[in-house]
Amino acid sequence: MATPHINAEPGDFADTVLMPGDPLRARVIAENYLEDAKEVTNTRNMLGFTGQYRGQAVSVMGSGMGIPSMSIYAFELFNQYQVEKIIRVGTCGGVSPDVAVRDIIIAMGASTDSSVNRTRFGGYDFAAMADYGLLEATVTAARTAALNPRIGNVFSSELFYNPKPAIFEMMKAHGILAVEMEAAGLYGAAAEAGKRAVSVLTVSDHVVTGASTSADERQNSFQDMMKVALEAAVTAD
Ligand SMILES: O=P(O)(O)O[C@H]1O[C@H](CO)[C@@H](O)[C@H]1O
Ligand SMILES: O=c1cc[nH]c(=O)[nH]1
Repeated sequence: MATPHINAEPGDFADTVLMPGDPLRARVIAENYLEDAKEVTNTRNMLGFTGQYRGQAVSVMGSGMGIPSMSIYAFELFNQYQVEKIIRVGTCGGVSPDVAVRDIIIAMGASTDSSVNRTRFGGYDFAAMADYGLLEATVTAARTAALNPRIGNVFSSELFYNPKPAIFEMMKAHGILAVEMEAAGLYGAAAEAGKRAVSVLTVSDHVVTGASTSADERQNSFQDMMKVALEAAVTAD
């Protein structure tokens, strides 16, 4: 039962799918964190895998970059493969002065300049928010690992290269923690399907201060994020 964008068989995906933007990162996660991981989809090289984490089935699949790409995969996973929960695991650019590179951010809400949720929601403003149970599970997992997650509102931008940097000052003034490109679309897709989602992000750079991380630092903080997401995947109800 392939969909237009996923060539997995029914039952190939676990109840919970972790989604990084990069499909090669999905393979790294499967190879390093999952036991008995098997590739279940590779249409357009958007790789997906299912394996075991602490004795429970967990899947990981790339989402691609941006809300349109995430929206396609989240729709098909939720509606055609009966996936119940998606945990986005990605990078973001810090916006708030209270956020530093390597911090872990858990996106309770996601503002956006995209119109997709208005399209879904009859033209009205939709409050794109994480599922509370998944939010709680990720926060608990992060605190148990002695991490200090920042929890709040992020901005899911349509543009990575924004020609109007003043937008970051506006975000800062409204308490936005960081900018990324998928969470608001994922939350809208989950709400539409009656399913659940959360986003766990690592700050890879700071768009206001210009701070950035080395490849090694990114790798270490990425590992913290992965442990948080995997623990949440097997502990959330
Ligand atoms: O690291 P990922 O998950 O790809 O997330 C961030 O990185 C990409 C931009 O470089 C966008 O997808 C953005 O949301
Ligand atoms: O979307 C993103 C991701 C990381 N850093 C940014 O500035 N934007």
